Amino acid sequence: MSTTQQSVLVVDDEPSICWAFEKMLSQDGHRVYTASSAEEGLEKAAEHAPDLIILDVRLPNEDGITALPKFLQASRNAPVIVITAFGDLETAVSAVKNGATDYLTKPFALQDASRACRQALLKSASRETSRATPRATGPMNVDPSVLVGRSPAMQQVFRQIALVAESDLSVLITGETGTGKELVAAAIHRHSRRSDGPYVPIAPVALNPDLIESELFGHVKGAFTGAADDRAGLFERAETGTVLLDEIGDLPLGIQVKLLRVLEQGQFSRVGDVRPMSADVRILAATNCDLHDAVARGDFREDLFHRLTGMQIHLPPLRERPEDIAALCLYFLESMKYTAADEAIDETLLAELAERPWYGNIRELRNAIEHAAVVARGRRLIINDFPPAKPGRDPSSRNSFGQATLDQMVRQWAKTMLQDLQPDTQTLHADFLAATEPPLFDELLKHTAGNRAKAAELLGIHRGTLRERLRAYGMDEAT
Ligand SMILES: Nc1ncnc2c1ncn2[C@@H]1O[C@H](COP(=O)(O)OP(=O)(O)OP(=O)(O)O)[C@@H](O)[C@H]1O
Repeated sequence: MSTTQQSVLVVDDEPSICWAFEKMLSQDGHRVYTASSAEEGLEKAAEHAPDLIILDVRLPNEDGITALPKFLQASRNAPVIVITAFGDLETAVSAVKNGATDYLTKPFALQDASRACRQALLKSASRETSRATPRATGPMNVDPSVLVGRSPAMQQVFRQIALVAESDLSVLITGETGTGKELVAAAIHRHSRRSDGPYVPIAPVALNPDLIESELFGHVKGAFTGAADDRAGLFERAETGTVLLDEIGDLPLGIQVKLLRVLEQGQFSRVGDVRPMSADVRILAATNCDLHDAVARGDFREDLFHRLTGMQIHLPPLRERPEDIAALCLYFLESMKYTAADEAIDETLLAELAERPWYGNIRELRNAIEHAAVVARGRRLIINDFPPAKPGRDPSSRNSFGQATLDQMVRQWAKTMLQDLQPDTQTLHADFLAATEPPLFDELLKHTAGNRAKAAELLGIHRGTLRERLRAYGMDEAT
């Protein structure tokens, strides 16, 4: 409950949205005005000088994003929460660049809307009258198709990118391999005021471990054998721009200290030199491992961890956002100029794709689509056009080999066999055993150093049975 009464203007042509905000906000003791178009809203904003404006993007005449600067002017820079039915990265970024304080995607939970309003009203109460006017609207040079995603999780990612881009905050981007961490980092840079400066992605693991410090921070002549001249490091080359430190969890402890200094004091020294140099760089970091664990093990400095996490953007694995698969497939097919890309994937195939664990995430999906498109040669795609699911480990499972992967492989095998089935086939089970037992036996015999009795025991079958099976597969001499 708020203690002071403030006024809120809701501009939305959907009466139900106006009604919901009116009910929620008046319960908190606020005065609420509503308008169903930007024009009507602007009149009310000028008349009532609201403390907060809630503005829909899609409005009958002028849209909310275009009208946003006028709302700011009319209300003397009241905070504006933009709401939209479908948000892509471009909309979120335009909203924030045009001065929006926050961004909500419909349908939203009432508690999220309430939280956003409370925060914005607090901001409004403490706002200085001379608050800076937002930057002028300009055409955004964004390729909106680069980061594809319709799921609520991706909408949240777009919102976070938009909110954080213009600041100089460090951002830690987390997620499994192939979830798009590098793309997110590039998007943050592209939408930041450093976008004219360099964007330097660095994977410290890929650098020579003996030279990593000098690669990052440069060196002076004679600093070590082979240092024939002064040399600038990657941080200097990224001056006025952004550095992405990929796989930050692998950064050696000694380098972590230097990085902390960059973050805390904006300074570093070249190897072999004590003179401090100033670093005007924004630091983004990405990792696919749990940095909390690394901190607990003593492999990662806790102070650095906190410094890096000005904001954390988490990209959930693709298997947790199957709603994104359709849009991603279409995007990849279109980018290959596939014939009738929008009709190439039907609901059945989508359901089959959604069943896969996608341990390689979007990178695996992209490769799989490429493969399927080559096999299908312009016709509609079917599941058999796709390569088998990439084996991997579900990090949430305790098994080292995800059951889901095995399950997928068996299904894939069965589907392939059923496709070429002869009417009189009666050997499917035997065929399945013949496909799976040899590698199983082979691994077990390696494990028991060729001891069949031990292998039979582990399998829980009789020694004679194992001997017979091995003979049937022509594996008896080998062992
Ligand atoms: N949301 C997305 N929309 C379109 N393409 C995407 C998206 N996310 C990822 N990709 C594509 O998937 C591939 C992997 O993305 P990226 O390299 O950003 O992943 P990552 O999380 O940094 O992986 P790693 O941890 O292995 O470095 C790239 O080809 C990228 O273009």
